[in-house]
Amino acid sequence: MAYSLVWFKRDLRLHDHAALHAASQRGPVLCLFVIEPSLWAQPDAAHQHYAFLLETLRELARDLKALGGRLHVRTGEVTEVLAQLHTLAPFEHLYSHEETGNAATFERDKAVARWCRAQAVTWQELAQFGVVRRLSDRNHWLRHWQAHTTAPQLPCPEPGALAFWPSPWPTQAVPSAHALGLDAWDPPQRQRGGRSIGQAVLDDFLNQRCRQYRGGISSPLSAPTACSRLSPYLALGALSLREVVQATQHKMLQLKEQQAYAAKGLEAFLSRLHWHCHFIQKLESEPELEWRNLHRGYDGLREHDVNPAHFAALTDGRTGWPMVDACVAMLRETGWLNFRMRALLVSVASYPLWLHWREVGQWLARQFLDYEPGIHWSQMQMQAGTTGINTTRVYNPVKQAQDHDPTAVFVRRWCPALRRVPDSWVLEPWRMPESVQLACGVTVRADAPAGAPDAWPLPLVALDSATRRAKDRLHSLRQQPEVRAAKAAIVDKHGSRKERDGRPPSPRRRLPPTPASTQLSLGFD
Ligand SMILES: Cc1cc2nc3c(=O)[nH]c(=O)nc-3n(C[C@H](O)[C@H](O)[C@H](O)COP(=O)(O)OP(=O)(O)OC[C@H]3O[C@@H](n4cnc5c(N)ncnc54)[C@H](O)[C@@H]3O)c2cc1C
Repeated sequence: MAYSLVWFKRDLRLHDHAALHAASQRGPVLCLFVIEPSLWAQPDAAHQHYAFLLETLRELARDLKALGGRLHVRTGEVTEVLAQLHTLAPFEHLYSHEETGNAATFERDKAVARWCRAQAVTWQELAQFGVVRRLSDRNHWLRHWQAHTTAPQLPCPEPGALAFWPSPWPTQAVPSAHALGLDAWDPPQRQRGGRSIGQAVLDDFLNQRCRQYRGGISSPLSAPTACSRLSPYLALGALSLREVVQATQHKMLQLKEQQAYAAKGLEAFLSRLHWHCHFIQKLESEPELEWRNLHRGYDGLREHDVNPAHFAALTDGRTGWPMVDACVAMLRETGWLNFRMRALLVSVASYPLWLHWREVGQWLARQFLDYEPGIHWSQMQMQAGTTGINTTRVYNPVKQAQDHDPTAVFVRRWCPALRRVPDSWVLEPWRMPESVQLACGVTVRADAPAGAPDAWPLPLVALDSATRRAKDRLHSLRQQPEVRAAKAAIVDKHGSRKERDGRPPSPRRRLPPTPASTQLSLGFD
């Protein structure tokens, strides 16, 4: 008798695990996770991702042990690990989920497919999101998403239900983050990994915090508790998307009558779970969007204007705009920011600072604990204005501070110097008269170091004129006939679709809930 190999990737759970379920139908299974040094050497990989992964793997290993099995964690390139295993204990069937990853995992998967063909091993990849491989027509995508998310969940196997193949290997120690060449920084206040923590976060959100979702997700002050905070658990598959969607729909039906406000919040949350897959589908259908403009008419727009000083100031959190620098400081400490503040960072980077989305995106990928390539790169391009199909949103960092942190609680929490600056000047410290600077003990000067308690940096550029120049450059390109002409094909391939003859669904017809599938408006965000 042979066994089937289950290769865990970014699907680190036993519940609702299609690959494990399919493999177990054939007979015994061997469960494998591979720590791949070449992936951890990529510019989008960070220490925090590795630490969160190990925390999640530890729980997965414990859950498998409770079923009488074992998680084999090996370090090496996947094709080499597969070849070693195949020599020690031949297998004919490999199962995994369909991964929509970065260029490195895409190439790795192609190498695995070649290896499987050469060894006559069949490799079955199963969908774990509402993302469709080889999607032929975007018009039908929503139906796929609905079919995926409404299908019954596959329960976690009961003890004794799975047959495990005896281990061909002794246990291998996992490498340290340092040995993989990762930066030493691990945000001290980041979320911790593991399915049980993910489940607790979901539970807490659906039963308590969802009441704050509506109206609470835009301000960086309220967002940390108002948002679900499920993103890293979805990104590593500690929770299945389907279980989150179905738990939300269940809760919405409970709340519908008595607590309409909270139900509305969950409706908006559900629409984000739809966007989750909508954006990943873009990378699945066009992997090149990780490294080149979705709309090729924007090629050359920013590529030749590299400004290392602007980039360094942004990443150090010393642009001089309090809201931007506070967001960078929070991100460094927690590994998380809400959507609006992520969009603000990219907008400031892309317009007044005129930086290319690629470098900024690699830096942010390392900062975000929840880095999900499909969402990340699609959003980077959308916010930088290079998709050609989305309205250009340019966020003003001063206005965002006035709207979302009017009493400066957030900026003072993350920027020590601002604690000493009086209210009248705190959101625009560069306007502070010298006498006030002297009185409060904070000088505003170009060379102020990041995080200094007694100095604040001058803004890198004059915001209004730099933003105007950037918008003009983008818009003049957008007006060119060939750039306009190329837009239709992108809308056809990637644009979101309206439901039912182009009309948004009416609220009454929306129950039982389906996510808003109209164009990507931010609702009340
Ligand atoms: C430049 C930029 C980069 C981003 N990179 C990532 C990323 O790498 N990984 C990631 O998960 N999200 C990313 N987002 C989307 C969004 O900011 C995060 O999903 C959200 O802040 C995570 O917090 P949450 O789980 O509490 O969100 P909630 O508001 O509670 O949303 C629930 C879930 O819906 C999905 N979601 C929410 N907003 C979006 C959106 N705008 N687009 C697609 N899916 C969404 C996420 O899976 C999220 O976990 C990015 C946004 C921007 C502007």
